[in-house]
Amino acid sequence: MIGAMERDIEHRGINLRRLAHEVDETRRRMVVGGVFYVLGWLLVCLFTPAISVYPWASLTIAVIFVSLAVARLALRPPVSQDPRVLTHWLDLQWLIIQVSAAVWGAVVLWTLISPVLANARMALLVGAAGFATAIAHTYSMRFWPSLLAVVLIYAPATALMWMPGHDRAVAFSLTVYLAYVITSLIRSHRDFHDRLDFQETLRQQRDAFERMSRTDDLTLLANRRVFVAELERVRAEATNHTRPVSLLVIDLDHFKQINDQHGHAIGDTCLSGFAEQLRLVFAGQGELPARLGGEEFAVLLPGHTEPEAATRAEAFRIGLAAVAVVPEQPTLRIHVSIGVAEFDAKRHLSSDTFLIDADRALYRAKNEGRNRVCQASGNRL
Ligand SMILES: Nc1nc2c(ncn2[C@@H]2O[C@H](COP(=O)(O)OP(=O)(O)OP(=O)(O)O)[C@@H](O)[C@H]2O)c(=O)[nH]1
Repeated sequence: MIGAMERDIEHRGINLRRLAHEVDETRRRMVVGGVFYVLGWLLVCLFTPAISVYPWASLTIAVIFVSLAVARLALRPPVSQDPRVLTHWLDLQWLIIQVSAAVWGAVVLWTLISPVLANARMALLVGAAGFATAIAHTYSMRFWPSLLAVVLIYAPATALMWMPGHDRAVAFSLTVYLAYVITSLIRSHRDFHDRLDFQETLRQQRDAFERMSRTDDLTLLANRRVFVAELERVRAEATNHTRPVSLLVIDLDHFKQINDQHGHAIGDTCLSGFAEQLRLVFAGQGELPARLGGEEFAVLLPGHTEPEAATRAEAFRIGLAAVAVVPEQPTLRIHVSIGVAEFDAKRHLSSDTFLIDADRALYRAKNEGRNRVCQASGNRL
């Protein structure tokens, strides 16, 4: 159940990262595109009598292209990481791309039909091919919306050229070029998503290495490096405050016998079962159970005085004796010796000296007969 939930969270995390990446790419690719439509229409106005013959239509087209170019710049990507907000922003961008494409497709068609705009025909046909190519290469993040934009730009002129009375050779070359543009779109769409997959794989590997460098392989508890770093951080914090911090160092008793009698594999299961008990019992805010190495473990207990930590340790020791940590060996019990120390800013000038105090208490517990808790102060429970 938890596994499925974690997978679901991970899956949503991957989808959100991909979406955020797509927003970022779309933003960068959208910035200048609108200017070329404005320039294209300017060409028509300069080299044909469009403005004098069709003043209102010319002005309307100019206003549409300028507004679309401004909208590209004005619609900034959302700060929110809500997938619905990001998707809505992307949909708006695609609407701008498709409206620009549709208007350009209509303008090209108009120049092909109207004798007044005849001087601009070649330029606009070349422009249509250029814009379609640019869309296929630049906006390859989404295949179908991109294909629709290509078709809106290109199809009206191509369809017209296939009509009787038009130049079939031009129609043929436009069609062949359209096939090339679609092939390029397929390739660059695949490349874009392959690149995202590759980046995601690299990110997951980096996270796995990072996790491995922080956790102990067998027990999945924090390893010694992480524990000592956290101990140092909490110790430095406690030096400046009056909040107590205590430390348990725990060693399994006669663990070698378990290995010798039941085998190393059962020994391993024993260690991970024991770690599970540590995780369950020491799960409070800021509490950190860790494996220091071999069959030695430690727990950091912020906010605990030595007697309070010793009481927690004693409860753990007694509770552990009742737990079958190896399911295949229900009668097998493990016992532990525990050393407890409370941080003392005057004596513990480093985390090492703090650990050494807890270690000394642990060795006293071993010497006094094992299966017990000893405090560094020498006090008894
Ligand atoms: N199965 C297994 N055994 C381990 C692992 N790490 C250390 N050990 C074993 O832990 C045992 C530790 O033995 P000792 O240091 O003699 O300690 P002990 O038998 O627990 O005796 P006391 O600590 O004195 O009570 C050795 O047999 C190690 O091989 C591990 O990851 N897996």
